[in-house]
Amino acid sequence: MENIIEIKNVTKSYSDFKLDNINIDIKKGFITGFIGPNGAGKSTTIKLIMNLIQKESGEINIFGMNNTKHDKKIKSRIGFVYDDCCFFDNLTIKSNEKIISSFYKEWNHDLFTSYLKRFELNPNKRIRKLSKGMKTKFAIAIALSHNADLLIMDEPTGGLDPIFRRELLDILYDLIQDENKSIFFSTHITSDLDKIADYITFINKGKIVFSKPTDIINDSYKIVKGNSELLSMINKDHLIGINKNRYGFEALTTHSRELIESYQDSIIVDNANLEDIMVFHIKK
Ligand SMILES: Nc1ncnc2c1ncn2[C@@H]1O[C@H](COP(=O)(O)OP(=O)(O)OP(=O)(O)O)[C@@H](O)[C@H]1O
Repeated sequence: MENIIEIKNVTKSYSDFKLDNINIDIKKGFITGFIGPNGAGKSTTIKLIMNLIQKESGEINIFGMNNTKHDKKIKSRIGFVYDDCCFFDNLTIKSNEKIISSFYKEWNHDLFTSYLKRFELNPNKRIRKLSKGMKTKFAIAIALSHNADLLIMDEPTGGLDPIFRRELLDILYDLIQDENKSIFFSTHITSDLDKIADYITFINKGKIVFSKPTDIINDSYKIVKGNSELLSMINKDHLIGINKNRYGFEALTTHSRELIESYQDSIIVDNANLEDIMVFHIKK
């Protein structure tokens, strides 16, 4: 399977944080969700991909090209949504379009206008007068209007109401039906990813915990529960982030089959969603 983004042995340090020799392959034709707690390194990774900050070591290839050497060529094919996006605050949406469209060969004015209507954005409104959610909608409309091959979004759903969030997920799902398009986005709303992501990359404290297909993650991670007696017998290496309570314990595991075999009736096994996986890993 072809990779649309390849991050190889990339390191970036700040005074109290290190993105530590990370490796990620993002697959072409799929939606990859990027999850991790606050300060894990998601935005830093995305900024490195977008060549907005400098790495200390390693290499990043996008569309098979080095991202620093082919910066312009690569960016013309990416729809990028992030919080501190650099729009012209004092100008209207319409005037912003005029300027921004000139950067993209494949700008589609009609499509942009249709997104403005769909997102209920008034083209005559100045950017600085938009609410946070409206600004995000505007950024999404821009990102979707130049036939980008790759959408990269840093927490696009953060300031959005649940109705529009669902609409955005539908738009992303429709977009990805074209196998030449790819989407990589970070979010704290893991239930959105349960709905649409094909792959999940999980980062914690500057290290990649895993980058895997969603169905494999769902298959391998389970929640196990039992009483304190069971906990005293179980091999703790098989448990991730043990949570003790007055009834016993619960923990995440990737060894549910062995545990069921060994402890049959005294262990309860439930499915784990992405939030469980994240929370138990962070506890660890
Ligand atoms: N310019 C900077 N100077 C110093 N430290 C920075 C800088 N940018 C980020 N950091 C630090 O790097 C770490 C990772 O930050 P980053 O923004 O990548 O996390 P994140 O996973 O996107 O978090 P969140 O979910 O809260 O947005 C944090 O400890 C942050 O303080």
